[in-house]
Amino acid sequence: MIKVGINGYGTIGKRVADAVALQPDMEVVGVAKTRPNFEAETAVEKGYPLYAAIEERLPRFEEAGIEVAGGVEELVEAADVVVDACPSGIGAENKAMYEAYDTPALYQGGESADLVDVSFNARANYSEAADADHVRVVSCNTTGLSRLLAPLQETYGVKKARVTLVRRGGDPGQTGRGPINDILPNPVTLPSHHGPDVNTIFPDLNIDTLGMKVPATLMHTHSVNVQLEEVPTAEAVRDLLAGESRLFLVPERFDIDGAGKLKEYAMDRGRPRGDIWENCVWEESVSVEDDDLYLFQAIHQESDVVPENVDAVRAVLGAADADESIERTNDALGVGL
Ligand SMILES: NC(=O)C1=CN([C@@H]2O[C@H](COP(=O)(O)OP(=O)(O)OC[C@H]3O[C@@H](n4cnc5c(N)ncnc54)[C@H](OP(=O)(O)O)[C@@H]3O)[C@@H](O)[C@H]2O)C=CC1
Ligand SMILES: O=C(OP(=O)(O)O)[C@H](O)COP(=O)(O)O
Repeated sequence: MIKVGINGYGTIGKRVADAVALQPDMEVVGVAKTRPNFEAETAVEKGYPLYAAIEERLPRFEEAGIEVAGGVEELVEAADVVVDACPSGIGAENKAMYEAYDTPALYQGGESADLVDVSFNARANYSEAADADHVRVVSCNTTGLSRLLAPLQETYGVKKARVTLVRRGGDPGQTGRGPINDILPNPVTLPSHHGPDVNTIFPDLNIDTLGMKVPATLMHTHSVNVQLEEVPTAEAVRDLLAGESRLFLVPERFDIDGAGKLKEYAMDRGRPRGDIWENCVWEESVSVEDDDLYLFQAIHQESDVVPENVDAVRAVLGAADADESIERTNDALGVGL
């Protein structure tokens, strides 16, 4: 069994912990947090050993009556690999600790690409993470773009991709974020970080990205235009995308018009926390005009990187090849809507 430690048990970390616990070849050796809040209590109830991410705060957990297994360094020592799901920038501060214990670390998209040996997406570049000590699972939006662009690039060739990302203002639990009554170009200058981030996975791909932020919490939405080298029919593109295990082509007959109904569908399907691990591509939006492909896709920011983190665990340890790992992860989680 691969021993996985999770440092940072918030939006991403708690989902990764639950996904790891479902894998037949992995176990959660512990999770780390800084505060004894509701998530700390839930972690203990789920049976995950809880470690104090800031060791001096250990007494706070004891005062709150929450059992703590130790300080985070003990977790790092006990783990075969650590998933760092701390807030942006904290992963960089933690790097020296992972190196001191010779424990490979997986970081999240809020960290800089320069921090790591490899930026990772299971569909696009799984094998590049083999034996790496520091790997970054790219951000939710970059993950969504990589999953979409990989089959298009392989099958037709991409001349140029242009994407406008309409980003949610914050996650549902992030009550202090916004905007609450505005639409913001964000960033106002080109490119948003997503284009350069896609290039950490596909170095030669020609891509421009623009970002906006809107008063929504449920999902991000991408307006995508990809100019292709070879021109397929829209039907052929739909078939290609339908064959990808982490792309969900939203059928017209479902009458799903946005993120609200997508989340409702996920909850109806019994998804934990209403999570949607797949890109949601509106089937009837897939259109080809001359050599331009157009489509809309929605990305569930809280969960699309979760299967990618699970695959990255196997990738760094050489525990499976890409196809085996993706299939194992998908089966254990129930990926596929
Ligand atoms: N949320 C999203 O939509 C997505 C986020 N990401 C990326 O994932 C990473 C984590 O984001 P997210 O899960 O949203 O963040 P959260 O704020 O939800 O969770 C962060 C967790 O890290 C803990 N933490 C805080 N400070 C420290 C510290 N100094 N040492 C160790 N742990 C600490 C927090 O514990 P406590 O609460 O106890 O302080 C909390 O458990 C970021 O890089 C982000 O960019 C990637 C894709 C999507
Ligand atoms: O990885 C994410 O988005 P991103 O791909 O736009 O960086 C997450 O939704 C976090 O975004 P945030 O930096 O707005 O919290």
